[in-house]
Amino acid sequence: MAPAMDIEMPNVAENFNDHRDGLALEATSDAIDDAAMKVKNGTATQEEVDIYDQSQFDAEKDKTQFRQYEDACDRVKNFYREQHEKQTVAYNLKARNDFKTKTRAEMTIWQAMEKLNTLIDESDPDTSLSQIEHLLQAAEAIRRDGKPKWFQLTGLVHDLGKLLFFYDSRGQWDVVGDTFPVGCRFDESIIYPGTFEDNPDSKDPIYSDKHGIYSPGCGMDNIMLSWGHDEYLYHICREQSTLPDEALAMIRYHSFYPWHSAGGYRWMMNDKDEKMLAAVKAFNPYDLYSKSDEMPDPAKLKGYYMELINTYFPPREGETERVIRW
Ligand SMILES: O[C@H]1[C@H](O)[C@@H](O)[C@H](O)[C@@H](O)[C@H]1O
Ligand SMILES: [Fe+2]
Ligand SMILES: [Fe+2]
Repeated sequence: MAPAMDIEMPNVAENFNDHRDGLALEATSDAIDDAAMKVKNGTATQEEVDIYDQSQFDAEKDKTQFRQYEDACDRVKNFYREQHEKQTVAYNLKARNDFKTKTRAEMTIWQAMEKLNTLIDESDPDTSLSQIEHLLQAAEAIRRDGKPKWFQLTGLVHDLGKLLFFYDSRGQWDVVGDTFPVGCRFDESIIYPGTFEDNPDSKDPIYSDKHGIYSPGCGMDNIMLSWGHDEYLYHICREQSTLPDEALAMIRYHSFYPWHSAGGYRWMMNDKDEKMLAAVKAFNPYDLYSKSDEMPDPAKLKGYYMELINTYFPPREGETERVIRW
């Protein structure tokens, strides 16, 4: 069955030339955004892709201490019970509609990071640090490993979608936590798979079918992933940054553990998704295992990261820093 709804996720990769690191930025226009605002993405160079394999993040670290959901505290378990009950197709359509029909706030990337300072993520068994610290830890780990600048910046911004919590959310359940597709059967690869019983979609004859409203090989650009910080930030970066497709995939799929780590949902992938999976897998260790690194000092690091921010979120005329429409 073909995807039943248009969720507007065109594949921009084929259409655009590589633009990064001194290569020409090709101008484009967009009916919705003003011409100066619209920027576009391309795929990473082969050389950059090769770098994925060249270093292994923190081989010394005991990785078994992370994501221990069976031993997690009630805060985490209750979070997922609520999320798994409430993430329905109907809710996801509504959330996307709300997203498209308004701008929630206007602020720069750094201001957004500072605003997240007060948010403690209830779904996370591995850190109770504020989000600005987590973002800097991830970015610093990527930088230490000599990854490309866009990769470092992706580490810095990847969780900024959690800003949603302060605007349009109904709690944390539609902002944080792992993601999974809606519109097809909830897979065993999702953590706490037994907690979907109270989700009405699990009893729906179509949505409870293995492929549901999708068809095998339809490509993940056509899949509706549970609404939250990944989907939200992905749309913002696709429109307002020059980050390459790999970075956009890292952002959109970083919480899709059932897919990138547990091996579920492979039936929906197309060729592009195979490439993107490699990027997401390269990103994941920096997100997860940097949580036990030492606490970064935002004031000391700001100068370095401001340069990266200005490269991939270029200021418009009259701005010293890009003001993002959130
Ligand atoms: O608890 C965490 C946290 O919310 C992360 O930001 C998200 O990306 C992970 O998937 C999730 O497990
Ligand atoms: Fe995240
Ligand atoms: Fe993260």
